Amino acid sequence: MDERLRKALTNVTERQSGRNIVDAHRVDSASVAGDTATIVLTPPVAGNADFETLRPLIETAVTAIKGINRARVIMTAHREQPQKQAHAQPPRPAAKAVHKPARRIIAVASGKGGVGKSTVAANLAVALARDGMKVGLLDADIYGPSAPRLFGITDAPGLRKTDAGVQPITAHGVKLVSIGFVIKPGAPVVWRGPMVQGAIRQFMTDTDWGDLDVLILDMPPGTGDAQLAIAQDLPVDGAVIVSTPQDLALDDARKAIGMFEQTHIPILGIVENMSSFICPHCGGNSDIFGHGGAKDEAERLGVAFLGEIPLHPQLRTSSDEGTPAALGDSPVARAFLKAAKAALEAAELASKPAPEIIFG
Ligand SMILES: Nc1ncnc2c1ncn2[C@@H]1O[C@H](COP(=O)(O)OP(=O)(O)OP(=O)(O)O)[C@@H](O)[C@H]1O
Repeated sequence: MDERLRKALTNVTERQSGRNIVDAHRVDSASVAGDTATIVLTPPVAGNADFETLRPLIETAVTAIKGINRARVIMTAHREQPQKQAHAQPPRPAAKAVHKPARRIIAVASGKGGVGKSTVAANLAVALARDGMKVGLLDADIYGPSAPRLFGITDAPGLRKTDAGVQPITAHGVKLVSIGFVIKPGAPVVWRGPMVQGAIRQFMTDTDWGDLDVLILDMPPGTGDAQLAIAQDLPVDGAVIVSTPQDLALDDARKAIGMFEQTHIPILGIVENMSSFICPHCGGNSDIFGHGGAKDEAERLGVAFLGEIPLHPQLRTSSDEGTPAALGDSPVARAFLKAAKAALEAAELASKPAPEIIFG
């Protein structure tokens, strides 16, 4: 834990125990990125959290530190047993408590909406399924679920629960769970952060996924508290960041990378979407949003570049029709397969334990 934060947080007292939140083992992690501090709290062992009372106290204490202008205070849904030493905690304690339904879990994220994150997530899933993997997709974009549309199941009767758990809906070889199967299309989902986190956790643990090789997690766009809490809460092996080539989108992609690094989740690589425009009439290429920005950025940041997906009107129409482009045999389908395989390989590598060095 950052020492300055630790010191500031010892001035915040929780009502329930009368102790400061550090000594009461309420601080799960506290870190600083730029001028923003992120403090993750665990709920108390018993009784209701006085979270809403603590939040402003923590914000005041932390932003009093020179150089820190913003504080994000998040509470995990899960309570670990109190640690002996607050500063000797593992980086992602809550995530370990969640049952992992797949050998590998890959989060697909973006720094902002509209860059094609869900399109890429769906197509990576379909590409891997076509390649013989057992694949699931959890649509965690709870505020704007797109899996029903992308997989062409907008009139699904809703999710059924049996003794084995929530039954996912299978389309194009992918087992799907989405809030979009539960609520009416277009209905607003007005949930607060911890509720979203709880719902996604429930989807992950209560679904009868069977024996999956890969679970793709379509994250909500952005890098706010909800995204951070989800990343922190689930046993994710690594993250794929989707970006368009413009500078502004790349700024946001950098933020998304920072968020995952903060939660110690490996970045598997960047996918550049809407890379160049392929004219459906003449087949010619034009770089409307620029080209190669994500590749350069990946190099600068030292993360892998997983591939580029062109901007193609057919990609939008096939998405709207519920037949993902990865199903075909086009250059776009091949690009998705290449990116999917590279991401999975990176996830395998990231999950390998570091070799043990034995000193003789
Ligand atoms: N490479 C592409 N070529 C053409 N259209 C695309 C491409 N990628 C995505 N689109 C279209 O752009 C729109 C936004 O895509 P998508 O919903 O996947 O974005 P998103 O980043 O998940 O957005 P949000 O998270 O805000 O829902 C959709 O209409 C989709 O069909």
